[in-house]
Amino acid sequence: MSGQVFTVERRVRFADVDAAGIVFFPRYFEMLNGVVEDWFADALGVSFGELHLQRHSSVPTAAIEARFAAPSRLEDDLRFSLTVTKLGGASCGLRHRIECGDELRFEATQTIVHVGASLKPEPWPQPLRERIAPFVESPR
Ligand SMILES: CC(C)(COP(=O)(O)OP(=O)(O)OC[C@H]1O[C@@H](n2cnc3c(N)ncnc32)[C@H](O)[C@@H]1OP(=O)(O)O)[C@@H](O)C(=O)NCCC(=O)NCCSC(=O)c1ccc(O)cc1
Repeated sequence: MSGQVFTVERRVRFADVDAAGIVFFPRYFEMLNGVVEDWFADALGVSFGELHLQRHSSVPTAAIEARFAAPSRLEDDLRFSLTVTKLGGASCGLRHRIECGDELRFEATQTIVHVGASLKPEPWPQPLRERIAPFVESPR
């Protein structure tokens, strides 16, 4: 896989784990949304605040498929990576991986869709499209 990779590191917090001492599975989805939020702000140049509150746009998830490969525990240092599998007209396919050291903990593919104030799909604005494009995976 080539193309740019967006990475974020995050420690597993007390509020992330359940009574079994491992990350409760919905928490991974909240963490993924945090990664997408950071990607928009830090790499695409539009914070979620600006996107939602000023542009009245948003990027709801249309589909997500996840695999929980190994448990994560309190104070594990997780590394999140995001790449783009496909940049469509209004959609964008994302690939997420979460690793701890060399161990894969979680992976997912997610489709987000750019929508306007009416919550109907709208084509990606050209400046955003240009910022997303470098993250598209190219064939090996
Ligand atoms: C996502 C939708 C707006 C898409 O509208 P539809 O009318 O179904 O889409 P269309 O058929 O016109 O297709 C539009 C594009 O989406 C793609 N699409 C639509 N559905 C799918 C699925 N299931 N898989 C893959 N791609 C899809 C489709 O291929 C089109 O791609 P392009 O050709 O690249 O443009 C609508 O299905 C919807 O509102 N679904 C519910 C969304 C939802 O509630 N998600 C969960 C919570 S949202 C959330 O957490 C959030 C996070 C961050 C935010 O900024 C906002 C919200």
